[in-house]
Amino acid sequence: MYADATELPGPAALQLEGVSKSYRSGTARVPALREVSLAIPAGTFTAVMGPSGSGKSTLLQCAAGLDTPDSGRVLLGSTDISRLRRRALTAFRRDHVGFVFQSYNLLPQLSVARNVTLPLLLGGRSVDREWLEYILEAVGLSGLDARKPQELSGGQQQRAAIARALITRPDAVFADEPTGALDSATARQVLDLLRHTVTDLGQTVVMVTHDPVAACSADNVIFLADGRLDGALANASVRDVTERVSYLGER
Ligand SMILES: Nc1ncnc2c1ncn2[C@@H]1O[C@H](COP(=O)(O)OP(=O)(O)OP(=O)(O)O)[C@@H](O)[C@H]1O
Repeated sequence: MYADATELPGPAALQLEGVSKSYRSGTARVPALREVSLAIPAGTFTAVMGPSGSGKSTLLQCAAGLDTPDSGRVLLGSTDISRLRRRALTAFRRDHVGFVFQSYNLLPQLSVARNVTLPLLLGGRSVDREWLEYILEAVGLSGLDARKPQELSGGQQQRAAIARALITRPDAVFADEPTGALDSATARQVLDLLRHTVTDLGQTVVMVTHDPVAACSADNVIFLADGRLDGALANASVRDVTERVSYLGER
C-alpha cells in the first residue's frame, strides 16, 4: 500500500490524505474513519477488507464522493473532490466515477441498454454505439440489451451494473460487496470480469469485500480496523488474507 502519491510507480487514480469521518448517533459521535491516508495507482484492482463496522463502506463512500469527510482531502485523478460544492460534485461523480452495489440498483422499467447508458443521458452526453457494444460484449451481455433487469439472472444483472459503471470511462470504479448476493460460481465470473476491466481495459477498481477469495482477485488488499488503516498485502493468497483478517486490529 502507498501512503501518498509520491511513492507510486505511476499516476494515482485516488488519493486520501488524512481523511476522518464520524457519524452522529444521538448526542454522541461515532468515528468511522480516522486519519486515513492512501494512494491507489491508476489501472490497479484494490480490495478493502476489515471487520464489520471497521469503516469499509465509509471509506468507499468518501473516496467516491458519495459522502463528505469531516477533515482531510480526497483526490480523484487530479481533482480535489473535497473542495467541490454539491452540484459540481454530483456532476463530477456522474462523469468520472462508476459504482457497483451489492443489490445491482438497476431500474426495472428500463432495458439493459437504457440502464447502462443512463449515466451518459443524465450527463447530457451522447451514446457512442460502438463503445456501448464493446462494453456489453466485454461484460458478456451482447444480444441481451433489449431485456429488462428482471429477465436476467443475478450474475447478468451485476454484469449490467458493471457495464453501467464503465460506460462513462470513469477515473475509478467503486464496488461495495459486488458479489455479496451471488452464488460462488457466479461470483467468480463477476470477479473475473472486474479483473478483466483492470487488466484489459486499464480501469481502476476499488472493491469492498468480506470474502478472502474475492479479495485475492485484487492486486492489493488493504485492511481496516476501527476506522484506521491496518496494513496491506500485494498479490495475496486466500490463506494470506484469511490469516491477516483473523488478527486485524490486534497489534
Ligand atoms: N449513517 C450512519 N449513521 C451513524 N453511524 C454510521 C452510519 N454509517 C456508518 N456508521 C457507523 O460508522 C462505523 C463504520 O461503518 P461502515 O458501514 O463504514 O463499516 P463497514 O466496515 O462497511 O461495516 P460492514 O462490513 O458491516 O458493512 C460503524 O460504527 C457504523 O455503525
